[in-house]
Amino acid sequence: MTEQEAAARISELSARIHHLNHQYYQYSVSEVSDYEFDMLLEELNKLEKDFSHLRTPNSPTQRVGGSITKNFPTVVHKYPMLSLGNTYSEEELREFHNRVQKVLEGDYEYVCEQKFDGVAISLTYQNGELVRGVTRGDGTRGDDITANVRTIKTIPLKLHGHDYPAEFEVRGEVFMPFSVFEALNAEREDIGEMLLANPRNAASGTLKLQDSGQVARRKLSCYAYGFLSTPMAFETHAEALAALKKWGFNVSDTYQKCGTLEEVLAYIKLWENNRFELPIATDGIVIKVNSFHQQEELGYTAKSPRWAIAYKYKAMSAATRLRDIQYQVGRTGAVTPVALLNPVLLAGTTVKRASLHNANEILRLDIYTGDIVYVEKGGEIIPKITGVDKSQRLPDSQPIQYLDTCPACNTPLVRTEGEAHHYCPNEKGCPPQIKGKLEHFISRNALNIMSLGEGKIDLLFEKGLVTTPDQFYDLTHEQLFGLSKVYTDEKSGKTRTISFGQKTVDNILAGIQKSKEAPFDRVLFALGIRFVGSTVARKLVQHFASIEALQQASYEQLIQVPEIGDRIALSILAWFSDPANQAMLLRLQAAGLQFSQEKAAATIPQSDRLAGFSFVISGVFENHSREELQDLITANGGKMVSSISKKLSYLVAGDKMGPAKLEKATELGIKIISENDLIELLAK
Ligand SMILES: NC(=O)c1ccc[n+]([C@@H]2O[C@H](COP(=O)([O-])OP(=O)(O)OC[C@H]3O[C@@H](n4cnc5c(N)ncnc54)[C@H](O)[C@@H]3O)[C@@H](O)[C@H]2O)c1
Ligand SMILES: [Zn+2]
Repeated sequence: MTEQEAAARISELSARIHHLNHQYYQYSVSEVSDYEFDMLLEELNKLEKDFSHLRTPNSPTQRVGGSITKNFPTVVHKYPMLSLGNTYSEEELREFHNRVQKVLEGDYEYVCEQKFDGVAISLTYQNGELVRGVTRGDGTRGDDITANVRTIKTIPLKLHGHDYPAEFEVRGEVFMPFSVFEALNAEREDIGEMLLANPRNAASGTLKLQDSGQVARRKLSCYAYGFLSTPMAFETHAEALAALKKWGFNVSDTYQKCGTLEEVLAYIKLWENNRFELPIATDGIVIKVNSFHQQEELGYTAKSPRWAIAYKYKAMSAATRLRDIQYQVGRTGAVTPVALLNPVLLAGTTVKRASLHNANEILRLDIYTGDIVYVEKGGEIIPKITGVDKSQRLPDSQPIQYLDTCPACNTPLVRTEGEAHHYCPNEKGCPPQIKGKLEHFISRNALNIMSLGEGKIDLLFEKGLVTTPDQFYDLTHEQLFGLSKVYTDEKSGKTRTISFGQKTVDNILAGIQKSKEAPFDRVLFALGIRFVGSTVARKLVQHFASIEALQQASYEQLIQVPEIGDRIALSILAWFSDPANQAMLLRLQAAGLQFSQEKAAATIPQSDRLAGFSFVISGVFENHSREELQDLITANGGKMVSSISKKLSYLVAGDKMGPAKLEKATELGIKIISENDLIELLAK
């Protein structure tokens, strides 16, 4: 490469990386995968090494990528918050090890930790109390987000014990646990808002909110992984971690001391799959020299410590052909495109579908019919399309034309300005919307009638028994007994027969009966008023103690409720002014549902059906978070245990379960059940 070519490429790469950094840190948007980003940075690094006089102090290789905002006070860091050198290869890890060896004389050891995929935070403590929480910003200066940080329950405001230095700083990662992320997205989907791309973006977006009340509701968490004080209060990083834990910080106990590179490699291998069992997204391992004295000896580059490195796991990605796009209509009429793919093996599972979110996403990816696309599986359950191989585009292919009529009822779709989704406006006549509303009504956070789940609604709808939720309460034993249908699971393609025998019918009717005890806020959420998710429903119930009060509320009264804006208020008014909805309300009231706040009931069904049984939960589940399953088990008398032994009663297995666990359970003859089997157990 000539010098001129190098200069051109360097300026091209710098501009691209600056842009990607800006999108990533300022707007929490990833335009390319982390791997792609890291490869661009690596290419720039190599070029700057070969042509060192072309390197400028402003190059993205020389600076931490983030920046400060105007929305919060700026704070200068006492100790700069640096980035970490990273690698995807064992060979480069060996090079790091050799460099360390060369500098340090005598023995040393490493501490290996998870590389949590969240947002870096600096926490300052004085006399045992949190005084400041600051973002990394540009590494030298960050945003003072103390008010938001104070809402995070796993960050201690006051320390335990007394043996802490008068002033010190803690470094940690703020993150959104998968369970919270999934619940948040489910709610956003419910109210027709754009889904958040991943827990990291969700966490960084949340920390930048101006309203710390809203931050508190997002249930962020934090792992502490670093300690700084002058003079240094400990000899080693591991000692500091142990002290942090003792003082009340949340320290993940996944870290491990490693004496040799081989032990480090074993740790990396161990966590390559096990990391999917953690409640938080991780994207690699951080390897740190344990002794603080030796860390000082090794020192820092402009951008990162020389005593640490991140080994990053490559996100699992595969290329396959896009066969078609299927459009699904949700209960609110929102249309979601799903990519149908030629089956491809990815991280141990066959992938046939991937999410595409909405028309904007299709435009952004610039997908044509029949393209070869890249699918990636991150921490999330549904794989996503991350890019297109344009070099393999078929000569006669066309850009994807977004649908203009509803795939279910043919009504022309509408798209309100500023909204990402297209909608089918035929609310009362579009089958997936009708079924979706029924499914929403019985769903977990609504009336939680689990005995009606899984295809049973389809059957009731097709037989003409139920089209609006109030009709559930008219169902009789005679109507239900003996109904049957062969049902094909869309995702797996498997068929099974649903038939309503004695037991099923009893369960269904008992579940419906029980739903009359559900508290008012759940009933309100169950009604499926657009933009009224469970949080909004709770807010409304706090203000309007009965359905009558809510129904009579004017626009002005509605928008006085915190967080109820124009959009929600108008949607509530529209819902109540519809005569069909009014009639349905009357019938639901006659059926005996709770329409005022007084009568509260337990949110999780409780029984002793699982008493005497022990459970291990492993993997990722489609319908419940792991926490939900745990709560269900313990609320019904079951016992959670942490490891598989001969005495274990059930292993509840989800997607992505570690192969070692599966093998052990099979070997010991443990009963392996799915989340649905567990629900069935509860229904027995
Ligand atoms: N996709 C994109 O468009 C895009 C754009 C910019 C950056 N990125 C990603 O962000 C990375 C650069 O970000 P960076 O400079 O923050 O580096 P980094 O995120 O790779 O590493 C540094 C960070 O790791 C975090 N961390 C997590 N666990 C830790 C632990 N146990 N110990 C110490 N630190 C821990 C800290 O927050 C620290 O700030 C890139 O490598 C890329 O993967 C992606
Ligand atoms: Zn329709």
